[in-house]
Amino acid sequence: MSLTYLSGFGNEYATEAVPGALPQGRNSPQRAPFDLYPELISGTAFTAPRHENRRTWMYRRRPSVVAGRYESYTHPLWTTGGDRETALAPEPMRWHPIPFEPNSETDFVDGMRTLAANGDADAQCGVGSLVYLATKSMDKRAFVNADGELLVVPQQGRLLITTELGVLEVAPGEIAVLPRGLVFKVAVPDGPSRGYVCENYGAQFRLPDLGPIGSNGLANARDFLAPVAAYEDHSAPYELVKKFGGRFWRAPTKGTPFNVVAWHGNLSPMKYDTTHFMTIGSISFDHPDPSILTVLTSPSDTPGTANCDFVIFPPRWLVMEDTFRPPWYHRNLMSEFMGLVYGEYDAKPGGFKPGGASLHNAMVPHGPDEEAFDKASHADLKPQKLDNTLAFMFESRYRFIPTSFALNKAPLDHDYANCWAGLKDQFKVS
Ligand SMILES: O=C(O)Cc1cc(O)ccc1O
Ligand SMILES: [Fe+2]
Repeated sequence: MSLTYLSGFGNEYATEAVPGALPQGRNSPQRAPFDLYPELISGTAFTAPRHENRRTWMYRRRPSVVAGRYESYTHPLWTTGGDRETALAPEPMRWHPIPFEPNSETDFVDGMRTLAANGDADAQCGVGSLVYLATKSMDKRAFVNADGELLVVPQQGRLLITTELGVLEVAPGEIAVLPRGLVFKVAVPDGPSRGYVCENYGAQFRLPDLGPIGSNGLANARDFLAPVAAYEDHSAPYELVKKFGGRFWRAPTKGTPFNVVAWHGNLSPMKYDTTHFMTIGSISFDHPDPSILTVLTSPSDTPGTANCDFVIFPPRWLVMEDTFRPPWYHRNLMSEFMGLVYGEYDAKPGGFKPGGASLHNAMVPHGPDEEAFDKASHADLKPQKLDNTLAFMFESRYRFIPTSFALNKAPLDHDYANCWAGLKDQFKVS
């Protein structure tokens, strides 16, 4: 399907599915064009500083307040925030690819499983790291998340995401950001589809500052794409599922929630193709900190100490001289949840597979496995292309607490620590 997009991260977009549907010169005229209802959605407080302020005006056939009563809905595997009762061992953890459940038909919402989370949605801090396993499309069913925005990283299968503001198609290698509070549904045109989601309860993801890098590079603003306005031309009712304070609810709607004929504003869903990431690396020596690979950041109240950084490890050249080129052995203040979209990750050539995950919490030592260490210690240091690979990291200042699904049901790799067991004391003074 060939869709049209508007470009630029957080731009002041304006888009009409029917020409003339946007009021001119004001947001809420006494009667809007075509008798549409104006409705505002704000992603920040009204008084947030101008450069952070995000809101959008929608012109729709019915306001979203027209809905039936909510009743509770169960979703035990999509949990919210860190479970402080879990006695979490200070160990590195890894999961084999999370398998599809045999003979189960689940859509993007029901197929969501929290693997690890931190913080508290009501305190607007922290993130959840989830996987989705979707085998069926959402039809007359829509979803809205009041707890956070969703950063979606497909690993297998394209997603066709219909939102109130228009339609996005997102393939593995691309990502989508769906704002808190925006209604959407997801179709899976390729059949069984899997991927990762960061549910961000904190400040909205934004592009990182570039400091001495300058005014270009990393993820460029123009490569973020927002949908054009589109609406469904029928009045069939939907079931609306809502996540609100960590609990789930459902209500019937009177017609389709996808009834926005025009919108303008700077709060919108977006997609981004990671092949457009302008990767920066060392062209002299040493392995740089992975912060140079940050695509988006959700800041916390402490400068430089993110609620969450979204970091990618895309195809790139390694040219450093006299350098151990993979990541060094390390332990950090920040906690690292990683996933693999395709290929091999240079620090873990075996054991870390596409669709799997790893977790290295604050101050948990980790680094290249034995095989990676051996190879990189003896490699001929000619320029080397790391190709056909895309790993990523949700990095947070808060410790990720694995869920009981992750600890008891998901394929936890009980052998993970063995990947370092053979690293010998090779110290010799001759
Ligand atoms: O641990 C990891 O594999 C992620 C990572 C990569 C890197 O290049 C430097 C530090 C780091 O935490
Ligand atoms: Fe790390």
